[in-house]
Amino acid sequence: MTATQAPEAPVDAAEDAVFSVRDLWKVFGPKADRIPGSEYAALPPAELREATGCTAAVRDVSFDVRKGEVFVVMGLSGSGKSTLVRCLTRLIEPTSGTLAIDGEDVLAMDRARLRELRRHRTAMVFQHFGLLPHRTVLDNVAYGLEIQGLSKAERRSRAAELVEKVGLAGLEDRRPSQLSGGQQQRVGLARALAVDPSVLLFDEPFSALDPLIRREMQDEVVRLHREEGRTMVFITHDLSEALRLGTRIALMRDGGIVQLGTPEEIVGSPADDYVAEFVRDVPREQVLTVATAMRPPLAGESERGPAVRPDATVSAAIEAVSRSGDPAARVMDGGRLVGVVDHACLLDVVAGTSATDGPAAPGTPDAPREVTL
Ligand SMILES: Nc1ncnc2c1ncn2[C@@H]1O[C@H](COP(=O)(O)OP(=O)(O)OP(=O)(O)O)[C@@H](O)[C@H]1O
Repeated sequence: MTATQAPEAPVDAAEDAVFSVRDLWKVFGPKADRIPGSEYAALPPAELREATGCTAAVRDVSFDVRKGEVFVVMGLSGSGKSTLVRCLTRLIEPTSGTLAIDGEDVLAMDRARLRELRRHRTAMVFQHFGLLPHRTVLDNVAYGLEIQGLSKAERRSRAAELVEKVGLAGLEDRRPSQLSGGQQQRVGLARALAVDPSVLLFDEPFSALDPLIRREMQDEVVRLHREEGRTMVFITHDLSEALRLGTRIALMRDGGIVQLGTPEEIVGSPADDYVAEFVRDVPREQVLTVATAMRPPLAGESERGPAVRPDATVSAAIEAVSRSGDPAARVMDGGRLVGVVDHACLLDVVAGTSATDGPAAPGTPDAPREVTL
């Protein structure tokens, strides 16, 4: 496809969008390109397969990945997560729709431009580390820089910096087989960071690790994200991982996105019964913020009670109230009293009886509700 034939990149993309995806489909099977927009498009998966022999792995999906966020793609096995993320760099060719990175139409890219997209602008971290077994840790990390054409001295010095950054200093000369699973994943992470990509793509990177190491690696991602603010797209089927890491979460089912929102929106205002069931066992007080639970202050309430920020979790407010012995906490935003959370507000959240889908309160992170697709 040439640049002149390609569909335009989305014009309604968010200003800070790194990826903009609109009406994206990936259909596997015979005459796949006839499915989007046809009478078959709305059929449930089994009926679509029965009628056409096709599988819609990604079904009419639209979203932006914003600069600096951790965008989590979550869903059960077979929901379309990997296919969707592989479409972003055309490792899998989309069937239809539009797709842009930093405003540039990805579907119009020629081979050379695509190579540059995959090697320099994005980097992928996989579950099966994909390390080169005969190379040392340092050389594995330097590998991405080799294909970028940096000199040997530059490669080694940059690689050494990254090995240190992911906590592997001292292990530079080991081979992958001499490392634990968590350490191998750190090498994979350092190798991806080495090319300084605008977006890091993670495909279930930690699902083969045991729970403690997995938690450690999640902390590592949180730390790296905090330090560097790099944009990340993270696939997982694990809800607690999604809630820990995600700035926003796209919850997929049968190729479509059933809800896209912050962890608080997903847990506090599930879009439908499917999402509600998915998040049923999540301790709400650890995800929902005080901004969602608070009520307006009454006369005289401005003086008493511990101060909490609107973005504190309800769980933190419960702790503050119970320590102070006061009947309520004051919600302070930049020195201003914006609300109060008393025992009833806090218990409502724990019991799941709070109305969390009212208008976003001042100070709520990411205040406007995200599109529910
Ligand atoms: N090459 C292919 N040919 C036909 N169908 C495919 C192909 N790749 C994926 N699919 C189907 O597309 C759907 C989505 O698959 P995908 O691997 O994207 O899901 P996933 O959510 O990443 O699953 P998992 O968590 O198990 O990796 C599944 O029904 C799968 O069987």
